[in-house]
Amino acid sequence: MSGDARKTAEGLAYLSGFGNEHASEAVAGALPEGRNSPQRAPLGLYAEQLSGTAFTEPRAHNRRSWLYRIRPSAAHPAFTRSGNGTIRTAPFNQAVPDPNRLRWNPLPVPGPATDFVEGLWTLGGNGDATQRTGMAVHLYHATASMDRVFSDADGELLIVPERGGLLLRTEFGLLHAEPGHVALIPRGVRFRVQLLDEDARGYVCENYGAPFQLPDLGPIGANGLANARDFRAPVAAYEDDESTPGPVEVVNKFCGNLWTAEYDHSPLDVVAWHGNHVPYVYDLRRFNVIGSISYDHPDPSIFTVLTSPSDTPGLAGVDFVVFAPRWLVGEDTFRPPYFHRNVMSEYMGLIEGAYDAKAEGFVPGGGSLHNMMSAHGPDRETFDRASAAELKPQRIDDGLAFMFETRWPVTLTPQAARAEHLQPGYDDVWQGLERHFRPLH
Ligand SMILES: O=C(O)Cc1cc(O)ccc1O
Ligand SMILES: [Fe+2]
Repeated sequence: MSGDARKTAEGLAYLSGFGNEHASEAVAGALPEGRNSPQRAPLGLYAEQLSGTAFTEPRAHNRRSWLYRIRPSAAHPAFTRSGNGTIRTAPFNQAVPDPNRLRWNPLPVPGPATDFVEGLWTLGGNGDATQRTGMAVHLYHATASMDRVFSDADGELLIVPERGGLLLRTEFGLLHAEPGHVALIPRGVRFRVQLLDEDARGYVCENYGAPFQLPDLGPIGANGLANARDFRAPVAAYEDDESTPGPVEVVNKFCGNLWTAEYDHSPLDVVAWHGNHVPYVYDLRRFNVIGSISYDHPDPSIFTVLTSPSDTPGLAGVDFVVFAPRWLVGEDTFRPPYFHRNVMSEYMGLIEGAYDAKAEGFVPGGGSLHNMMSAHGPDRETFDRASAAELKPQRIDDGLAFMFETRWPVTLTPQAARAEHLQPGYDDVWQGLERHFRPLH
């Protein structure tokens, strides 16, 4: 944490757009012209491709970047196993999948020198990281900046800060994420997390499946929801061992285990790059919320920010959905989320304020899990209030909630199933929903 880091974070330049073929050089002339891999790359740099999708995937889904770096990534010593801390990876098969509605308070406060990696705590997930399917839900609470560098071969990391700003130093350059923003680190991209405040807390969706993309808009048209131009990628920035000498510990998450190696230089040494396998940040308050202007509560798929498609059209491995400030104007409509049972599984978190389906107990930094087909919806207090509310236009602007909605049930880790911060008695929020049925005759 330092004032300088915050100044750096607030002054960052970005490249705008989603999925673009971006290009950036920190030193003029570092990017080769007209080819990716010239006989000798400019300025004595090494050319290296980083592939996020198979070489042969359709052009519309293909993700790769070319990096021009001081040393090739291949120049590293052997990795050796280190402890996994509180990070767990799919397949999640240590606990029995639980059909109950579950809710957690925020993570307990960690010790004083806990960095982002050590502060990661896995709640659960599904699929299999080695098969590149499914996802994991993690929470983090960090109290120190990372000296080491981390990369995740198992999936991309969608970071959802809830408390504390982050300066993400990545191979591609620097990103700034505050609560209310999300940051995405693509599979395999190395980065370190610097804290901009006392501590930092939030959520991470580790997506083992296809990279997140923007949802199709269908009849919505050419604009709306998360607009592509609001996604921001970094400009190239590099660490050079002549100014910041090694050694640097590099932690590599691979098929569920952490492996570590001591490099004699920083692997954040990319001087120029081009491509579309890039990290980015997005301000959730830029989300263009679309909803009903006649009647009924639309399904929350209308709030999809990013989707990781599966092989079945319309069926996401995981959707990232945001409940952003908006107006509710539905006539003769029960306006909060309805009662429902869903084949998809819903993990929800709260970044700020309150959520319109829950009067209390769902708190910032906490989370809830409504697994496949579990019955849920407004709690009793919300139901009673919304059933009697006068239906004038109402602005919902006191909260920012999100959902990771996934095609497979979320199986908990033992640490989540037995956590002290698991709330007892969550079922009670639906107690006392009285019988109102009065047959006419
Ligand atoms: O359960 C939830 O709170 C998430 C949700 C919100 C909504 O508006 C409709 C359906 C749904 O699952
Ligand atoms: Fe739901």
